[in-house]
Amino acid sequence: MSAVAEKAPEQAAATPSLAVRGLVKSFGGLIASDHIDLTVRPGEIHALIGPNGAGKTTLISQLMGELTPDAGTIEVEGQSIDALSTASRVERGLARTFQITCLLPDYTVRDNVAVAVQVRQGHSFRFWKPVAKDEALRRQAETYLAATGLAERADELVANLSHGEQKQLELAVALATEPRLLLLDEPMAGLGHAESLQMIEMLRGLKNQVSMLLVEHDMDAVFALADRISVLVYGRIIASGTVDEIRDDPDVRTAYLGEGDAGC
Ligand SMILES: Nc1ncnc2c1ncn2[C@@H]1O[C@H](COP(=O)(O)OP(=O)(O)OP(=O)(O)O)[C@@H](O)[C@H]1O
Repeated sequence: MSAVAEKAPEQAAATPSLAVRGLVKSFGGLIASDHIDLTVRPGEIHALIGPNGAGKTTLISQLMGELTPDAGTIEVEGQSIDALSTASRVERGLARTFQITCLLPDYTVRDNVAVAVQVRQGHSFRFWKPVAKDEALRRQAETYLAATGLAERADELVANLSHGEQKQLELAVALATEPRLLLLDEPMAGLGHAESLQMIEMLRGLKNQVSMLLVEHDMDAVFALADRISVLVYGRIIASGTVDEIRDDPDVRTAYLGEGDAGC
């Protein structure tokens, strides 16, 4: 790891939202997570950047319990979550959004959010009842739709939404679980310029309410939002620091941002 690696302990005194230590995950001979150490501090947006295939999604999947690490530990707010199922991790305050949206296309926008509200309240999906019959649920779902700019689209079928609106809805669904740590897997992917700006504003609005690990290729979004950035290359964190530190780090420029690229 380069000289801009983790800050001195006294600067990160509060219990981290997320602490990953020594995480290892291999697929056959390929090491997708190579002894990863990473912390997300309370209220911060911590961006995770790296080239295609660096292992970013693999890391998020291990954080959510969808993939089992070969070694290492994961703590959320000081408590180990290693032995917990994905559902229990959601109860602990973890939520993720996906690189490719993962919504119920034949349901309305409001119903997609209502399902997440009901799951948070302890109802299984099997017992899900139409939101139209539950006024309290309807109101709660609409709160999250308003927060993500989708209030006007509540009755629309998901299949009829634009790609950008589906990304907004995915964020609303994640927020409906009332997360304390949000894992965002490329929220800007496939968005046009105006939609990206809207998403950046939405995420900025959530800052300090929820800690975020932001996996993103769009460097404008990363530089606009991140408090700190970690750089993952071939499964290894090669640097971790502030936006300025990462921009100026020679290892990062060589490995990822590209030497001499004035845009970075
Ligand atoms: N289930 C799997 N089985 C085998 N190899 C896998 C599996 N999942 C991921 N990989 C490999 O692990 C490496 C890391 O993949 P991952 O999707 O985590 O990268 P990424 O940084 O998210 O890439 P991108 O930016 O393109 O989404 C890649 O070489 C990928 O092919």
